[in-house]
Amino acid sequence: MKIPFTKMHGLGNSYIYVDLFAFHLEEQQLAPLAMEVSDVNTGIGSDGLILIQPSRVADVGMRIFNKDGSEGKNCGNGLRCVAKYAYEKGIVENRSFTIETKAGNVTAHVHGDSDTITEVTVDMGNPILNRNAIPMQGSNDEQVVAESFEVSHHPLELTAVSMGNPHAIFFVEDIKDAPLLELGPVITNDQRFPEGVNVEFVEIVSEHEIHFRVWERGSGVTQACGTGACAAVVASILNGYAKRNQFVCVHLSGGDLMINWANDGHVWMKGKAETAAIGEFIWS
Ligand SMILES: N[C@H](CCC[C@H](N)C(=O)O)C(=O)O
Repeated sequence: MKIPFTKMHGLGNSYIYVDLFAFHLEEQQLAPLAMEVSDVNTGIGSDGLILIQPSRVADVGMRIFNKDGSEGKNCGNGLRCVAKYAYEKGIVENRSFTIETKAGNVTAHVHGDSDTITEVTVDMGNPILNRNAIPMQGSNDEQVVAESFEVSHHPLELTAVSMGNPHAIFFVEDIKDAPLLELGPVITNDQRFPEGVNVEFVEIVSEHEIHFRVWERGSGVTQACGTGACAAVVASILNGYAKRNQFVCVHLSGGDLMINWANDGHVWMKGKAETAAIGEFIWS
């Protein structure tokens, strides 16, 4: 089976994109395909698979599958690449349009000349802050801000934020010392998060600037996580390290994202979207 694909990335967080406006895949093929294409040795190499597809409720639809075949409900870097693709291929004609995700609809705005979109701004909507909606175990429905959270004998302080997908944020003095490889794989599967969780460590530089590293649910360490960057800025503001209604520069391994938790409650994300390769995946 030959599957046409486009490999795109947001700050090095790459996915293999399949355009279902032009190609058909069966539901039961999606998870195994995500694992196969992601394999750097026997596949193409990526953090997962993203489908660009028709939508009844938005101008275009997106589904995202992590490297392990699990389906995520949202993907910030993926949204920017889907927006780039949809505009460049003429799936949409306006520079602003809606994208359906499993977490709801978002609005994207593409920047750049008509045949090469370089940057995209996405209105990611409201963050979800109540414990039960993250989801996280616990009796009350309060926010989870600087809550003590012990794991592997490390006394940590957790702030939990969902952007339609769950994020556990921990602030550290120096991002270089963040215990990402030791604690990322442990926390992502911690039973206190019934659906698992994306794990982020953040160093505050100023109210306008943070450093960020991530262990993603279903993909492990990635170069960048768009929803994670949004969650990290929301968490920084909830902890008093940054302010609403102004852009915060998030330094991720693969580059910078500009994030603003506006006074209307919506989180705005602006950053690059790039095409790396176009081809056919031979799936036997
Ligand atoms: N691993 C995430 C999905 C991808 C999110 C990330 N790549 C982004 O850019 O937001 C999850 O299972 O919730």
